[in-house]
This record gives sequence, structure tokens and C-alpha cells, in this order.
Amino acid sequence: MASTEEDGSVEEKENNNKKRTKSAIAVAWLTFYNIAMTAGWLVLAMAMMRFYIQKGTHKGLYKSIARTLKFFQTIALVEVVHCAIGIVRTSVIVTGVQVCSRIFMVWFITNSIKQIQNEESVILFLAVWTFTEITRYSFYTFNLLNHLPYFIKWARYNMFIIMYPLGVAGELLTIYTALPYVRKTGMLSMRLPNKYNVSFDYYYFLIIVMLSYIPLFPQLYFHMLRQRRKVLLGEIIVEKDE
Ligand SMILES: CCCCCCCCCCCCC[C@@H](O)CC(=O)SCCNC(=O)CCNC(=O)[C@H](O)C(C)(C)COP(=O)(O)OP(=O)(O)OC[C@H]1O[C@@H](n2cnc3c(N)ncnc32)[C@H](O)[C@@H]1OP(=O)(O)O
Repeated sequence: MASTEEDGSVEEKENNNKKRTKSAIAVAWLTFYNIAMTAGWLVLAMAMMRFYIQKGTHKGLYKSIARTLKFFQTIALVEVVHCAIGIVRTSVIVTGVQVCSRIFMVWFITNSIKQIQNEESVILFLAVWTFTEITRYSFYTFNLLNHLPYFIKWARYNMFIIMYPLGVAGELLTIYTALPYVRKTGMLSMRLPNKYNVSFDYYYFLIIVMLSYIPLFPQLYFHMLRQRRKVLLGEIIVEKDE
């Protein structure tokens, strides 16, 4: 009996040690990741401001920052992995929708359709994303370091109230502006007959994407409102299993 108890406690200790090592590694990785992402979005913010100050126009701005934007927005896929392996307490679905919709905007809309790159709506969502991500990643960084200034916490859980609708407006307007080009060129579409016997119309796909904002965006918005109540007002919120 005694030896079993001893074994149990040794096993427990080993498990606790493993957990501690895992969480130390996770914290180190997340700190590095959040610092890198804050820096990346700060670089983007500075590049955009410099471009506008030097040229006095937003025309050509997207092209000048495209590579950096694609890099840092695509890297954000790692955040879905963070949720999946449980190193952050966030829903895989919520994070997945947020990250995938951004990657779709960057790669399959703005990057693929050159004719829309100079639209004001592109600048709108870029400015909103940049502000949001600098706030969000610096919030996570300072939080992990246990030195979170109140104004960053306040900005993280208040600014989204205006920024989310503005970002969505920029994204939807951009897709809407792209529709005529997509229809005219038939880009990324497959018409029958073809050897795979498959038909795909990117124009209608984009309309479906626009419509999917109606059910999906409120889920993200209400998720953030719940987080806001939890963090700023200290409410205890029982999340449903996902
Ligand atoms: C294939 C085609 C697909 C097309 C789909 C079309 C549908 C599109 C509908 C969606 C529209 C989206 C539009 C959007 O792009 C527009 C904008 O973004 S506009 C800008 C405004 N946006 C925002 O303010 C939201 C920004 N995004 C987020 O905040 C997150 O991505 C979100 C997942 C929405 C929420 O974050 P989360 O659940 O993580 O909340 P918290 O920040 O409070 O964190 C919860 C806990 O997890 C810890 N955590 C999370 N991440 C990290 C990290 N990287 N490092 C360390 N810790 C992290 C955090 O600290 C919390 O921990 P605890 O509870 O212990 O304090």
C-alpha cells in the first residue's frame, strides 16, 4: 500500500513537473510570438504613415506594404494551433473564423484583384486591422509579463466596439467593389464542360462569403462583448463546450 501511495505521489510530482515545463515553454513561446507580432504590425503602421506623408495619397499604399501584410496576417494561422493544442483558452472556431476571413481578404481578394487595391475601403480595413492588432498583441505580451498598463486593457476591450463594424464595413465594401471585375474576368472560376466535370463560380462564391458575415460576424462581436464583461467588469461567464 505504502509503495503504491509513494508511486502515486511520484507520478503526480512528475506530471506536475511536466505541466510546469510545458506551461513555461508555452509562456516563453507566446511571449516571443506576441512581441514579434506587435513589432510586425507596428512596422506596417509606420510604413503606411510614411507612405501617406511622403506621397500625399493612398494610391499605391497597398502595393508598398503587401509583402509585410501577407507575411504577418498569414502567420496568424498559428493562433488556431495555439487554441487546438490548448496553450490559450480560446475557442478554435472563433479564432478560426477570425483568422481565415482575414487571410481570405488578403490573399483571395486584395492580393488577387489588382484593380481594387487603391480603393479607400482597402485603406479602411487595413488601418482598422493595424490599430486592433497592435493593441491586441501588446495586450497579450504585457499580460504574460504581468505588467499590463490599464490603458492597453481598456483599449483591447473597448475599441473593438467601433473597430469591428468599421473593419467589417471596409471588408464588405472591398468585396462588393471586386464583384464586377470577378464577373467580367471569370477569375478563379471553372466553367463546364471541363475534364473534372466540376463547375465553380467565384462571383457567386463571393456573394455567399458576403452573406456569411450576417450569421458569423455577430458571433465574434458577442464573443468580444462577453470577454469585455469578464475582463473589465469581472463577470463570471460560463462558456458552452465547443
Ligand atoms: C474561406 C472564406 C471564409 C470567409 C468567412 C467569412 C465570414 C467572416 C465573418 C467574420 C468577420 C470578421 C471581420 C474582421 O476581420 C474584422 C476585424 O477584425 S476589424 C478589427 C476589430 N477586430 C477585433 O477587435 C477582434 C480582433 N480579434 C480577436 O480579438 C480574436 O481574434 C478573437 C478570436 C475574436 C477573440 O480573442 P480571444 O477569444 O482570444 O479573446 P481574448 O483576447 O480575451 O483572449 C482569451 C484568452 O486567451 C488568451 N490568449 C489568446 N491569444 C493569446 C496569445 N496570442 N497570447 C497569449 N494569450 C492569449 C488571453 O490572454 C485570454 O486568456 P485569459 O482568459 O486566461 O485571460
